[in-house]
Amino acid sequence: MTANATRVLVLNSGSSSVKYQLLDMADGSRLAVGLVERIGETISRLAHTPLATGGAKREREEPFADHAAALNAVAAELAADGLGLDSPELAAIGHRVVHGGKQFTEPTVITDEVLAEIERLIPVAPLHNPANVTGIRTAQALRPDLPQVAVFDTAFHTTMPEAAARYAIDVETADAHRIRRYGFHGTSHAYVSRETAKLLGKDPSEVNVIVLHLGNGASASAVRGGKCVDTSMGLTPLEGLVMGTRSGDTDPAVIFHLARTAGMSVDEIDSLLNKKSGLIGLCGDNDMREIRRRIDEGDEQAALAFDIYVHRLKKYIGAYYAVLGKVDAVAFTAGVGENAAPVREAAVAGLEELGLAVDAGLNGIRSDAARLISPESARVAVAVVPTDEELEIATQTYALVSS
Ligand SMILES: Nc1ncnc2c1ncn2[C@@H]1O[C@H](COP(=O)(O)OP(=O)(O)O)[C@@H](O)[C@H]1O
Ligand SMILES: CC(=O)OP(=O)(O)O
Ligand SMILES: [Mg+2]
Repeated sequence: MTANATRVLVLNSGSSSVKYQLLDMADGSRLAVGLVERIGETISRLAHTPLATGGAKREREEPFADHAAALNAVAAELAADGLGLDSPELAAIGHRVVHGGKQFTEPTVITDEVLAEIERLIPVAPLHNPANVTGIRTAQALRPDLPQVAVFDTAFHTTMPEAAARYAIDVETADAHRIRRYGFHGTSHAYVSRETAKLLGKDPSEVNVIVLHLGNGASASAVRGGKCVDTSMGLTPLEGLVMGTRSGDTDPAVIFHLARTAGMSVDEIDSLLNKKSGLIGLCGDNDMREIRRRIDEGDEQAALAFDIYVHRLKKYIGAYYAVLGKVDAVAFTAGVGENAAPVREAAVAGLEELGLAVDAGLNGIRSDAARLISPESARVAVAVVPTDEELEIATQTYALVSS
C-alpha cells in the first residue's frame, strides 16, 4: 500500500441489493455513494451519486442478472467519475459479511481459506452469505492485488455469554450443526452503542445501552460496558422483532403445523416466514411511511400491524432491561428507528416506572444528528442515533490494512 492510498470502497451486498460507498479515510469524506436494487429481477435499478465531483445523482434501470453484473456496473459508474477501482489511491475494499459464525470475532483480511469458511456458513445465512461471496469474488477479479477485508455482522455479538447464546435444545445436536444465537447487524449495534455513550459524554465502558436497530431487517441488543450481552436475532436473521417481511419470534411448532396440516414444504415455509410475513404479511406494506399514512386514513389492518410491531419492540425493551439490570440509554436507529417518531413514542409509552419516557416535542424534531428525545428529568436517556454501517466498515477495514 502506498502512502497516499487512503481510500476504501465499502460493499454491502444484500440478498437482492448492493449498497456501496467510496470513502477517503484521510478525512472520512464520502467520494461516492450508491445502491443497486432488485438484482435478479426483470428490471434492476442503479442509483449513483458522485459526491467528490459534486455531480448529480444518476439513475438507470436495466436488468442485472446477478450481483457480479451489478458490481461490474458499479465499477463502471465509479470509473466514469475518475473514481475507478484502478486508482492507486484505493487502499482496500471492505465487505459487509453477514454470517461469520463463532470463529470470526474481528475484521479479517480475506484469503482463500477465509472465503471458503464464509461459503461454509451459507446454510445458516442463505439469503445473505451467497451475495457476500459473489461480491468478494467480483471485487477480487477487478483488483486482484488489493486487500479485501470482511467485516462480520456477527462479530460484535461473539462476546455474548453462553447463557444468552445457547438455545435449550439437545447439546449434541446443537453442537453438531452449529446451532446457537449468533446475532446480526453487529456493526450497527457496535457503532450506535459507542455513539450513544459519546452523546451522554461517557466512555462506552461506563454505560449500559439497549440498541434498537429498526430497518427492513430489525434487531435489538443489550450492550453492557461496550460489550454485547444479548441480541434478538439468532441462528439466522429471522428471530426476534417483527420486521418488514420477516416474522421474528414465533412458536417453532408453527413450522411443523404448516408442514403437517397445510402440506407446505420446508422451502415454502422458509419463504413464508422470511419474505411474506412481518409487516408485509400483516397488512400488505413493509414501509413504515406507508403504514403510518394508512393509519392516518383510518385503516384498521395497518393499525393492527403497527400495534403488533410495537408490542414486540416493547417486550424486548423490557427483556433487555432485565438482562442489564441497570440501563443508561435506549437508542433507536436505522430507517424506522431514525425516522418514525410514532414508533419511538409507542414503544416507550407506559414505561415511566422504568424511568423511560419520550418528550413529544423533542421526538417530533426531524434531524440527521444523534440526539436525546427523553425529558431532562428522565432516569434513562432515550436517544435517536443514526447508524453508519458503511463508515464503520471503512474505519475497521482501513485500520486493519494500514496497521
Ligand atoms: N421517513 C420515514 N418514516 C418512517 N419510516 C421510514 C422513513 N424512512 C425510512 N423508513 C423505514 O425504514 C425502512 C428502511 O430502513 P433501512 O435501515 O434503510 O433498511 P435496510 O438497510 O435494512 O434496507 C423502510 O422500509 C421504512 O419502513
Ligand atoms: C442481517 C440482516 O437482517 O440484514 P438486513 O437488515 O440488511 O437484511
Ligand atoms: Mg440495513
